[in-house]
Amino acid sequence: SQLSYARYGKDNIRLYKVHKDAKSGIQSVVEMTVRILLEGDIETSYTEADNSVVVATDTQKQTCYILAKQNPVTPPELFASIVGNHFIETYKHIHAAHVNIIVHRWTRMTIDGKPHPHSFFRDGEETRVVEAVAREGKGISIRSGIKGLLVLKSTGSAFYGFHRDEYTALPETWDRILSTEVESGWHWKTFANLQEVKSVVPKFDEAWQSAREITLATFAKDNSASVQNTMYKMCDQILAAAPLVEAVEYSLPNKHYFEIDLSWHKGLKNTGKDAEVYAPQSNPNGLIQCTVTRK
Ligand SMILES: O=c1[nH]c(=O)c2nn[nH]c2[nH]1
Repeated sequence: SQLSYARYGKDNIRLYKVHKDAKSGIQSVVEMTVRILLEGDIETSYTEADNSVVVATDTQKQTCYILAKQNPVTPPELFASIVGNHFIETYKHIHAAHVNIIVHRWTRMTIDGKPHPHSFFRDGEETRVVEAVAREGKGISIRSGIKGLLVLKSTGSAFYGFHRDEYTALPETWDRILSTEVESGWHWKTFANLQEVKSVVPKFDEAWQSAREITLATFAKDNSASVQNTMYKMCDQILAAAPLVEAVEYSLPNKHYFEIDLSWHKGLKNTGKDAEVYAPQSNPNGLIQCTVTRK
């Protein structure tokens, strides 16, 4: 046998950091879950029980907390790059570090019409995600994204004109519910080093803000002919809004809501234009995926 793939580290490192503004008394919080996976000259730890090459996963966890104390943890693209860069610079036998970050939502409460200085709530399980790979001599590649943004529109979606044959049962519709859980990602140009990442830091929050706003606005405003066409429009706009982004990808489940025919009960009309009561479907679901790049 031979080792054909090896990557190890600490997953599910939960990390919270608070910033306290002494002057205003306003506090801000960030909560994230971090995964670190290292690659390098580590084969002998697998093949020969040679632990001398192992930077223990606990060490990786401790390092993550120390770096969080010593550095900004936002934007997550910056922190992921700092963590990844640390490992390839500190250990000469480690040649690549993969750092994934999930940022959880703590939205500041508005109390008595004013932003509360130190109280927050979890407005949805939507997360902001980052995957960074720091590779020795090859720079830092970063994929940013949105995950778990659950949306629904009660009309403004159609699906007709699709291929029909003896296997097709789906009726055409000019007015349907559309619901999906957005998983979107955008790939940045490869950064030469940590310094270059630091030189564009504001672009990361700007891109996430734009991607989120474009996703919601397009979902709401587009008179959708299909999930495919609507998601393409989202990608196209995000590429236009973020010049440093080279590719945008979406993976959207089509979370179906089925009409319920109640006509057997005294002729009760509840289909087509009379449909009001629907059966939300957990599965199966459509799944539509795309990647859009610049011409
Ligand atoms: O938007 C849609 N795209 C599809 O490919 C599809 N297939 N069934 N319903 C669908 N809706």
